[in-house]
Amino acid sequence: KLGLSASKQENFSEWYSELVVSSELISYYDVSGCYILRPWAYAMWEVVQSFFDGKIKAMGVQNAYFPLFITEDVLNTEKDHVEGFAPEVAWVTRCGNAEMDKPIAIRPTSETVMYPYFAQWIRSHRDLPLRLNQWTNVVRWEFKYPTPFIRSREFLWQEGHTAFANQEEANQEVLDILELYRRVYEEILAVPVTKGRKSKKEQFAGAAYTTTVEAFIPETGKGIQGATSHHLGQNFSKMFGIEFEDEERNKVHAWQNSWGLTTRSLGVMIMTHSDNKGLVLPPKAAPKQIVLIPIPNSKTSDEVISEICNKIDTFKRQLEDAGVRVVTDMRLNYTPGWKYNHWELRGVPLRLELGPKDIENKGVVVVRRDTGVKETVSWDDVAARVPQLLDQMQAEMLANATAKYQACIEKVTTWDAFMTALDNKHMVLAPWADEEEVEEDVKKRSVTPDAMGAKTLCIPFNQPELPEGTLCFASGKPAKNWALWGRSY
Ligand SMILES: O=C1CCCN[C@@H]1CCCn1cnc2cc(F)c(F)cc2c1=O
Ligand SMILES: [Mg+2]
Repeated sequence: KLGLSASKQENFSEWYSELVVSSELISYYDVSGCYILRPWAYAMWEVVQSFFDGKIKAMGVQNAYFPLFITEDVLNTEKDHVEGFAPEVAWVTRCGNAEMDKPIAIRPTSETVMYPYFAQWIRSHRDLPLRLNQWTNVVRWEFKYPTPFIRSREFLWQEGHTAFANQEEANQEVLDILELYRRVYEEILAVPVTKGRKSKKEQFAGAAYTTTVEAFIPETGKGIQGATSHHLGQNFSKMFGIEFEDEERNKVHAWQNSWGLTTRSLGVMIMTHSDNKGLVLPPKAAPKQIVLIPIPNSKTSDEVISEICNKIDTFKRQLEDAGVRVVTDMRLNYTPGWKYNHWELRGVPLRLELGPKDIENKGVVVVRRDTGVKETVSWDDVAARVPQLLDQMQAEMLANATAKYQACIEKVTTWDAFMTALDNKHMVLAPWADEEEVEEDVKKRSVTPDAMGAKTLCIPFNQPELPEGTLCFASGKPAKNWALWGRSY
């Protein structure tokens, strides 16, 4: 069948589920909430990994690998946080036919795995900063409705864990990493995000503060956390005894950060750009950026067909030399229309068509996947024009998504306007008292028969003016700052 049967506008969740399977990104798996990442999806994760990995290495972060398993005692070092998460911890209780005398947890995150060893390795200020990252999987036995990439019981991520001799360096790294997350979203995935701080209620309980990049899915009207960068203060170094001797030989607890980005980022990109014909991939994230398709017709002679195929090979070489990721589709037993549909479904950004009349005119036809716009390019210009077109597409896809994102933000100061904005499936920028009980109250009061309550997505770093005497939209108390609110994943 051509294209998808469900429509993004009419039935978003059906459209998304059909899309990720028919574009060969995902296969559903025997264990509920787990998915197979097929090569087309994994290649996108590798694009994100190679960008982020290169940047953190340039900052002096080193990759390492820590064990998957955590003993109960060690997991409970972080008791007061973990108990909130306890229902989602997966345990190994048996091997073979023998029950284990002590169950072993599968890592849901690695603080408790790593930090006892940080304590061993860090003795002197000369051992700092210690900056480690690992690219791994984690398991969280979520009970909320699973969604490919967005919410699964096992997912891939990177988790960075760093320790510094002073808070200033740690605070700076939090923001450096958050900027890298923004770049992953905006420069590679062409997805706009808002940088901000999480509220007391929404932050990681173990952190001193949590910063975040927040994305948004207009079709569902729900915000979604894109990635997170926490400053942990000395909370964990006191819990795990991570102390160092400073220059004056005083014993000081280290200042720590932790930060994470997951395969959810791919889901946000897919939801943002794809359409009813299938995936639409920003060139920077696309496993293949152009597909070269010969289009001989029934009257084309054998020697013209071989001319066409040789020319395709030439363009493949030229474009690869220009750093473009190329795929060719030489299956002459399939019609051009069938092949166009096949590659449109997979979201390849550009298609190059080469037929008999193109041989005569020494030209090719290049078609954009995002807009469908066609243009004729002469043979000598292909190697220069294609990279240009890809850059143009990348910029336009981000610009379009950003315009849509901004149009989904309503700035309000009253409760009624707040509720109207939520009913419009928008995010809401509103002045508030910045108190946990106000957030609890808003969550309860904004529940409707067919929609969950709203929470704060973040307190944007970029704050609008807050005139003296401005009141909290929900409590009437003096407003402290503007928060971005929304329903969320
Ligand atoms: O968010 C990050 C970035 C990467 C490193 N970790 C931090 C904090 C993770 C917060 N968190 C998040 N989820 C959890 C789920 C659990 F089952 C559990 F036992 C613990 C946690 C948990 O601590
Ligand atoms: Mg969670």
